[in-house]
Amino acid sequence: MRLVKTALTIAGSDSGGGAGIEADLKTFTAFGVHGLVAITSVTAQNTTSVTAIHDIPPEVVAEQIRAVVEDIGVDAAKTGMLSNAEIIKAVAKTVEKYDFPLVVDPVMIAKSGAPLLREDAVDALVKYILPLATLVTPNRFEAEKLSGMEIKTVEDARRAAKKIAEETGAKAVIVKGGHLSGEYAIDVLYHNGTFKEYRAPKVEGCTHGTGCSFSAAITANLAKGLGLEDAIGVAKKFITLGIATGHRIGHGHCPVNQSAWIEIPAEKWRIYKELSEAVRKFEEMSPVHLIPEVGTNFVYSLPLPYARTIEDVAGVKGRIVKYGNSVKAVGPVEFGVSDHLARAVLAYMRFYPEYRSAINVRYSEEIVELAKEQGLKVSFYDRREEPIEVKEKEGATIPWGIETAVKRAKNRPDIIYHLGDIGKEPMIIIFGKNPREVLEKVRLIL
Ligand SMILES: Cc1ncc(COP(=O)(O)OP(=O)(O)O)c(N)n1
Ligand SMILES: Cc1nc(C(=O)O)sc1CCOP(=O)(O)O
Repeated sequence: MRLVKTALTIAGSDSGGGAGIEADLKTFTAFGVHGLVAITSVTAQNTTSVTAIHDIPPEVVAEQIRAVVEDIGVDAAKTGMLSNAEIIKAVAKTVEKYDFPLVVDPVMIAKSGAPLLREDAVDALVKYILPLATLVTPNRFEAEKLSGMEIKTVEDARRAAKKIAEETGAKAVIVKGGHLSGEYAIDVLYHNGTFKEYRAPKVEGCTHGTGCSFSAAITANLAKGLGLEDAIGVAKKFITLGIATGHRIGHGHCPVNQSAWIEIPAEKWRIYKELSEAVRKFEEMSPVHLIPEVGTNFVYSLPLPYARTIEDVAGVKGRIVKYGNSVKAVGPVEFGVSDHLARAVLAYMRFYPEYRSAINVRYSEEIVELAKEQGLKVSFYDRREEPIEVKEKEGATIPWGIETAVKRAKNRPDIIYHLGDIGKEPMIIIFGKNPREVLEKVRLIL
């Protein structure tokens, strides 16, 4: 029995690795599905343009499909760039022999504007491929082409989805709403005679390969046995995260980040383990005299580009407090439980991305002097110098303070302190690449 599920992509290659089979394979991997490929066309492509297209002979495309289906087996498949009518016919003729679910991303034009489907091949796509589709995933412009309607609103998208399904015989159609105006990306699914909407806030980020990755995510989840509506729900979350966390590479449309889906949970687990261990060691050190009145927190952030808000920073719930002659963490390590220190580390990471951990300790002149004697670099900020517009903005003081202290220092400061204000205790923050490095600096002071 085969334990791993398999998904096949019948699509073109994007040498920039942002769209096409490259995006599909990364997406399959993110869902733990073994990816198979039938390459239709090789494109020379980057984030700005497509500079060459070399189509694979139709019989070779068909043979790639046959080879993997008959040996390995396919649990679900998708099509992407099919390029020309001959490839379309060869794919249809081959795929119709098998009974796996087929997701059709009717790729027509690259984000950079280059045509990826010959004008005279649109009819072949409608005639031969769409009737075989479990789901068709057009964006606004593809849906306009397939339905012959102008789509400006969600209501138009609903009518277009129904029209495409009824006219082509596709079992379901989802018209994606990323190109419609409004603050939400609303995708409209027409399936079994009913409509369902999938919405997510439109996020700033990287969009090259969104269509490929979204349809690949649906395919992977169909391969894993999810129902169509649930598979789309997971894919919507996946693509929203991938856009928001895309790596800023190239000079044009940067690509979606498919690995965020698995990298973030894996990083979170590593952070939880490392920080929990460091907190335990800090308790063992019993540094009672280092604990300020408000308590100590000890934080560790996700790396960039995943560190976006305080929810992405782990800390100690309830902080670390004095307990007789010892110190004790009140609660466990969790994400989103630190406010002050999380803001501090996020601000620091804007200058020094590798420095993702910090602890706050009681301020005293002696501690600052000791730190300097031990060779640690020290800087500070003065809350009385805080501009009024920063003061009025919720949560802006600490980022402003860290930025001020970093810019004041000649070299990267290990420690930043402030002398407090009315109702605000003075504080020292010690930064390090990871909790272990922070603890080493605490030991130097001890
Ligand atoms: C080889 C290849 N296939 C598909 C595309 C389309 O990708 P993109 O331009 O990012 O558009 P969406 O997939 O996001 O709708 C491509 N560029 N290259
Ligand atoms: C209350 C407080 N103020 C700090 C400062 O640097 O001014 S550090 C600190 C304690 C840690 O807070 P949290 O648990 O919100 O990270």
